[in-house]
Amino acid sequence: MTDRKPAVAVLGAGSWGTALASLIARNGHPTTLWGRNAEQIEAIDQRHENPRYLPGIPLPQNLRATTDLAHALDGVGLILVVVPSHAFAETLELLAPLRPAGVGVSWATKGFEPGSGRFLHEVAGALVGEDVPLAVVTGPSFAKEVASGLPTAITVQSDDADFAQTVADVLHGPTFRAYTGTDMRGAELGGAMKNVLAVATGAADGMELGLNARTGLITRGLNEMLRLNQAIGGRAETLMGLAGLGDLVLTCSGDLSRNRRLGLALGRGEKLEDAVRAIGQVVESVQTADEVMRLAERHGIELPIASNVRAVLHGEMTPAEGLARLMAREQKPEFE
Ligand SMILES: NC(=O)C1=CN([C@@H]2O[C@H](COP(=O)(O)OP(=O)(O)OC[C@H]3O[C@@H](n4cnc5c(N)ncnc54)[C@H](OP(=O)(O)O)[C@@H]3O)[C@@H](O)[C@H]2O)C=CC1
Ligand SMILES: O=C(CO)COP(=O)(O)O
Repeated sequence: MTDRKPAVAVLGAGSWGTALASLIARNGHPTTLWGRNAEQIEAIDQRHENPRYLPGIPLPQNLRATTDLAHALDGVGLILVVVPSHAFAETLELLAPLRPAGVGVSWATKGFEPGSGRFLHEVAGALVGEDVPLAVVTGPSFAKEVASGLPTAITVQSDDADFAQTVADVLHGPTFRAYTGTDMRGAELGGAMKNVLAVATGAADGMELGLNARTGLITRGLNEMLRLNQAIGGRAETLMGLAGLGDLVLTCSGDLSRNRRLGLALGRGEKLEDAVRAIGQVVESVQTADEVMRLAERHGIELPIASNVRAVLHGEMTPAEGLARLMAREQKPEFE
């Protein structure tokens, strides 16, 4: 019997992958961060800093970093994927033949597979095998705050309750609470939709429409999340928790959010391409808005806020026109 903590490979060396790898290393797990940029990886491994994505935040000395995926996965007890949604399938394809037998796969990516609209647990199941334990890590968590050791609460959801607990145990620590549950669909829907809704509140704030407008959009946005969640078979309580309401409030109101900042820029009249370039990091809503609307249309669910965000992102209307359309909708009961 040994009480040695399992080694963990974190795949994706952007802001969130680096922050989670740092947390896990601080929790005492042998941790290796895999990324594709040799210069950044060397800085993380040798200088204990990610100058591109988390400048000025010291990383633990025991965190290793590599560009060699086979090396990162050698002997690990857990894999955590933290690449953007557009790179999720390609990363799963790379890891599938290198995954040590019996090792489960978790991810902290938010969004759907662009183009197909598949949920990420569907992509993962198809690429690594339906019998492999899978889990999603999600909730209100800005990378910069986690990397700085500020208090945070998230949730780990898996069909396999034991695996959810294993992943939560690796993450949980003095400043990081990891809850567990068994609703991957609801959790993934919440994490994806809040990014789209944050563009709406950002745009309203960029137009200086006030706090009533922001809060109205958050609350009616939650209603859109709940209605689509019911249609796809997620649990309502998941969306009323960290994976839904919690992340929605954080992303819609916190200026660290890249999706909110995109909305702010659009609301001030800036162009989409310029805003995304200035943010300089992944802005998941740009692709997720299309996939959310495709999903909603497939289920016959009307999502007025999300559909207006999608139209604004495609240049089909201005944020002012989008807001005017929302205000002009027919009067109706709050809950139907
Ligand atoms: N940042 C946050 O606070 C949080 C983020 N998330 C989610 O985590 C996911 C990752 O986001 P985040 O880390 O913030 O994004 P960042 O923009 O900070 O970093 C993206 C990282 O992904 C890498 N990458 C892009 N494409 C590939 C690829 N094909 N193969 C390997 N690596 C690739 C980039 O490498 P390169 O530099 O070489 O381009 C970069 O290291 C997103 O789904 C996001 O929604 C979830 C919760 C919190
Ligand atoms: O998912 C996040 C916080 O929970 C990060 O949000 P952004 O991607 O909008 O920065």
